[in-house]
Amino acid sequence: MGQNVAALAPIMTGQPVIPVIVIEDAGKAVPLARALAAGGLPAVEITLRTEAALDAIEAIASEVPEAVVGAGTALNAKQYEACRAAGARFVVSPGFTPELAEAADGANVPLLPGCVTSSEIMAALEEGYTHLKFFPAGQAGGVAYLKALASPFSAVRFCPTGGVSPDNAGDYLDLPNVVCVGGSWVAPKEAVASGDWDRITALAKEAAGLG
Ligand SMILES: O=C(O)C(=O)C[C@H](O)[C@H](O)COP(=O)(O)O
Repeated sequence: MGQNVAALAPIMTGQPVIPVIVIEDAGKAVPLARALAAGGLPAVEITLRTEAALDAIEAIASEVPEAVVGAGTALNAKQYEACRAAGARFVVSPGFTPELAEAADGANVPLLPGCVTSSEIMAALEEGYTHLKFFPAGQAGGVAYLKALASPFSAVRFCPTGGVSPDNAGDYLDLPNVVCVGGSWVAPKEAVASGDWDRITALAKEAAGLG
């Protein structure tokens, strides 16, 4: 019970960067996921910040077998269930609540919840969660803060997200308690809007070579 680490860990360790995507047009989802997978980033996080998100998740799940589609910005149990129903293979939340823990408990679609403070991490550990998002990474204290967490929480593995860029991703990935980072830079809004898939594949290739 608790977190489905067996399902989540391979996704997190499979690539150094998980693209965080804000998609306005679900019609762009399939070529976007293909472009990222072609560059070596099969796992993607589609944030529930737009109306198009659930349709985008559904389209990628059914049409892009080489991708591993995840959902992001899931704030409650209802949204977790909607992501699962749409075909998400993992679900990411910026924080963690008892309601989300209950919804995801023992489920085959793993939850990656966000934590920052020691007390939040301890509460997550009590629920059986060892793989956590660290959000908002840059604003919360960045590399130095995460490094300090490694001593008391040596078994916890993080995916820092928020303010991560090609310039600092390597510093995060060098930490022993970081397995991957999340970032929006691999799928710039204007490139998605104009359908510049070659640029996105090139950015994905660079990101896949980090760490
Ligand atoms: O919506 C969520 O649940 C998020 O995860 C927010 C993300 O962390 C940022 O959108 C990514 O941050 P940047 O890479 O700095 O653009």
